[in-house]
Amino acid sequence: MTHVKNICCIGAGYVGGPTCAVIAYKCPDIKVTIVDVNAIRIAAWNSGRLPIYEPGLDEIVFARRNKNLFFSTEVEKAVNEADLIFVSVNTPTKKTGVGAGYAADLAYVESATRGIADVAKSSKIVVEKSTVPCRTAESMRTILEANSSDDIRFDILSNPEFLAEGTAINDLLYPDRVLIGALQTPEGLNAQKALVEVYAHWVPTERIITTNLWSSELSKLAANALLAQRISSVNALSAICEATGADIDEVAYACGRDARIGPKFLKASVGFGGSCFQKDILNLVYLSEQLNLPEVAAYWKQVVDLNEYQKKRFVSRIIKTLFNTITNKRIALLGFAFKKDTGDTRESAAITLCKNFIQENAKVRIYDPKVSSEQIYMDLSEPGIVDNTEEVKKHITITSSAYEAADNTDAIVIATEWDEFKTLDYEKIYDRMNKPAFIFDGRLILDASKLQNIGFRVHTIGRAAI
Ligand SMILES: NC(=O)c1ccc[n+]([C@@H]2O[C@H](COP(=O)([O-])OP(=O)(O)OC[C@H]3O[C@@H](n4cnc5c(N)ncnc54)[C@H](O)[C@@H]3O)[C@@H](O)[C@H]2O)c1
Ligand SMILES: O=c1ccn([C@@H]2O[C@H](COP(=O)(O)OP(=O)(O)O[C@H]3O[C@H](CO)[C@@H](O)[C@H](O)[C@H]3O)[C@@H](O)[C@H]2O)c(=O)[nH]1
Repeated sequence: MTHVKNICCIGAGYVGGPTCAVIAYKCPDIKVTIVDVNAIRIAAWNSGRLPIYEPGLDEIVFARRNKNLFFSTEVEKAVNEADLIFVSVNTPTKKTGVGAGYAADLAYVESATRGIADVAKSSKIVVEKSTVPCRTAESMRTILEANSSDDIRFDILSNPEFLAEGTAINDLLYPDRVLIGALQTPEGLNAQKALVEVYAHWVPTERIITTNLWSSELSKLAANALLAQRISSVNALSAICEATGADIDEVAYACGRDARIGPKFLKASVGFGGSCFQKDILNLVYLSEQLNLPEVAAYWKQVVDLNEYQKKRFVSRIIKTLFNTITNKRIALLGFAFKKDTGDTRESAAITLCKNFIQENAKVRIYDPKVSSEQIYMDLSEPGIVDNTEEVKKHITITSSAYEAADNTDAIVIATEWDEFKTLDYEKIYDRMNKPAFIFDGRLILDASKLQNIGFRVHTIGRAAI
């Protein structure tokens, strides 16, 4: 069996960076090199200010960097030196061509795979870390095998990543499970053992699941679909709560106490965001359609449709409550990231809310503790609507505190569940707002009756207005 001594990770993003930094941290006997074609990103990984924010990441990277953890743009060199290569490149939804809007764009995976085939001078274990449609490993294998010879062989493994942003380091240090899929051949099983040995440095072996390649690939899409489905289910119930006087937190708690349902991931919200849920479900929808399973495709598509409905419903409630117009009204948008403890805004519900407010000619004041102004301007620019930063700036103001954002506004909208929003001095905020002062809690994090006593009119998702 191969004992892995040298790992290369292609793709220094949200997954490749933290995952392989933790491997280096837990396996001081293994050299880990993370490579990327994006030189700016690599420079940031080599600097004092890492390109992504994750609690605990700095400590891990700074502890191992330039010891057994390296960040580089020299892809060929790192590939050649490695005996195991993670492919952790982006797999976004296709924007054009066949499957546009649904299928995963596998161009980056293919280009990384061809890159390995072109330069490898010795046998490699190639590990699919990116989230991909079921049976992608077969295409990778075909490309690699077409380039293998008597002295060079490639074994492919699937090792999907389950970390969630904001808790990535904790998820990597103490994973619920690590999943490794392999072809059920003697060589495939040997490669699988070699990767099990790497994780076994810190993950208890009963938490390392080994399966066939296709189960492993599908399990990643399935896990995300099931998680997102829970949120859409609870969000669908939140609409019933608002219309009946039931309280979604109470309903979720009562349901979650059933051990078969469980309490986690039942928090109603303005809608799920993040780079994965929508993309991976649409990928599953496309796969189902390709397999001629239209009913299955429609079932999963509904999870995404409900999410869009939830965002629209929240915007409508805000406009209706603000006397059917928000033209020229000042709205404080607290939070722009797709969840707390990350600076990532990909598919954030806040973007949809803000674009809707802009279209209604409101003046939006945005505060987020971790998202940069440049990122916000970029996310809100939309060809044909608000084309560029200068145009966006006419509609929004980015502030450096929640207090500043709320100054002279008609309404506060909570879009991200940052802890600091729970403990703001709301009396002070109330005094500085136009009256009547409204709060729309899209994350169910505020004490509504306390705010009502101050004088606020409070609207919470999944609750009738008070
Ligand atoms: N973000 C998450 O929380 C998360 C969690 C689990 C799984 N995933 C999956 O992991 C994969 C990576 O996601 P991410 O969020 O890290 O993406 P990302 O966009 O942050 O990073 C991908 C990196 O790959 C680089 N890259 C692309 N092609 C390359 C090539 N041929 N050679 C070298 N570098 C190349 C890009 O420059 C980019 O820096 C995706 O398939 C995603 O679905 C993401
Ligand atoms: O009860 C909940 C839980 C989450 N969310 C929202 O759902 C989105 C996604 O949250 P989360 O799953 O915590 O973050 P991600 O980083 O997107 O992680 C998901 O997507 C990753 C990428 O595939 C997977 O690896 C993870 O296991 C999976 O949780 C966010 O907008 C959350 O605010 C809710 O609205 N209610």
